[in-house]
Formats: sequence, C-alpha cells, structure tokens
Amino acid sequence: MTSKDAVLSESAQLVQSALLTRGLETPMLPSELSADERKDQIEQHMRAILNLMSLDLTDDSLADTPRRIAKMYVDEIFSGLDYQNFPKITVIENKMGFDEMIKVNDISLTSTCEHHLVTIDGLATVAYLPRKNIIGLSKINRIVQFFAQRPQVQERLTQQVLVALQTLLETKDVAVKMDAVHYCVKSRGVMDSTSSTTTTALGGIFKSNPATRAEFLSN
Ligand SMILES: Nc1nc2c(ncn2[C@@H]2O[C@H](COP(=O)(O)OP(=O)(O)OP(=O)(O)O)[C@@H](O)[C@H]2O)c(=O)[nH]1
Ligand SMILES: [Zn+2]
Repeated sequence: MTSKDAVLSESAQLVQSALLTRGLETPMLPSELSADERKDQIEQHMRAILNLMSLDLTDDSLADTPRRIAKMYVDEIFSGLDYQNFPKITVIENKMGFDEMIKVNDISLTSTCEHHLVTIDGLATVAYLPRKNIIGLSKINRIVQFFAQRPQVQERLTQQVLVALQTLLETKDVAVKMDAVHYCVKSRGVMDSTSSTTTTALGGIFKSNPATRAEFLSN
C-alpha cells in the first residue's frame, strides 16, 4: 500500500522487486490513498464495527478506540505494508574478508495472523555467510520487524526475510528460522496454549551443506 508518488529507497525497491519476481510478495492491490486518508476511513469503519457489537462509543474509555485502532494499523502493526517504512539499510564492504557464519539469535518477533488478525508472538534467528558485503547488525532485526508488521502467515514471513537479506547482501547464503505462538491457535479456535510453530527458510550453502545447516539449526 505504498502511497502514490512515494519515492522509495533503493533497498526498498530492490527487495520489493525480488519478492514480486519470486511470487513471495504479500497479496495487495494498488491504492492511491495517503496514510492520513487511510486512517480516516479505517476509523469510520471501526466505529461501525464497534457499534454493531452494541458498544457505547460515547463512554470516555471507548470514545477514542476507533481512532486508536486506525493509528495502530497504519503506523504500527501494519506499517510494513508500505515500503516507505522499509528500514534504512547500511551495507558495509567486507574489507576484513570475514568468511564465517554471522548469526543473530532470538530476535523478538511480533506479527499478526492474516486469517484472524490476532497476534503471532515468537523469536527469529537469522544467519548469513558474508561475501562482498556485511550488514549493520540491527538492520537484520529491523528487516524482521518490517515484514512482521503486516498481516502474515509464518511461512511467507520467513521467506520474505530470507529473500530480502539475499537481495541486500548479494548472496544466496542466508538462513532464517522462526518459532512462534499463534494466538489464533491459543486464545480461540482449538485453544491450545502450549504448541508453537517452527519454520525455516534456507538458501545457498545452508540448504546444500549438511554441516552448515546443522551449525545454523543448533542453538
Ligand atoms: N499455515 C499457516 N496457517 C496458519 C497460520 N496462522 C494461522 N493459521 C491457520 O489458518 C487456518 C484458518 O482455517 P479456517 O478453517 O479457515 O479458520 P477457522 O475456522 O477459524 O479455523 P480454526 O482456527 O481451526 O478454528 C487455521 O488452521 C489457523 O490455525 C500460519 O502462519 N500459517
Ligand atoms: Zn489466525
């Protein structure tokens, strides 16, 4: 939902185009609305939904809820639908010739299940084998966060992070693992409060070399 006339960073454009090519982009339709127009319309629709649930929106605790939800959707939990919010990426030339695995463990992951719009809560681990470039460490967390701030299924989220990093680092040798609890499984439906889901997306040597794969998957 990138706004019309938005100028995207080069990184954002490269990542978006790689995801489209691979068929991994979140299904979206073009929209010409600005973020403010989007918030105004979401607020109105939220007001209608809450009214339909017989809530009294004149109560001071509920009065601002439609606006709060609209802001939360556009600026926070679904902000990753807009590539204008793609993080600024610092890629550094690998002058030191570092050629061992770089692995970031236990990245906090909070997303939203696209089937029920409830929370997905977990951890991500991301690794790569540097070639030409290395990336600022926090940028890995930020890329996970960006794609998590969308309605998601865990499988797509895992692959989007893989392809984004492969594109920015110009190497296939990237691995992503996510462990998460889905609140659509925990707090409703089957009401299972103990299960969690693990997904992995492995590229290049992480897929082809059993030792590298094992080193990544062992914590
Ligand atoms: N593969 C996958 N499934 C997910 C994810 N998040 C939620 N789901 C599942 O999406 C499915 C939607 O199934 P439906 O039968 O259409 O929905 P439902 O009637 O609410 O299903 P229940 O959750 O079983 O009550 C459920 O089985 C969810 O557990 C995810 O990240 N990946
Ligand atoms: Zn769900």
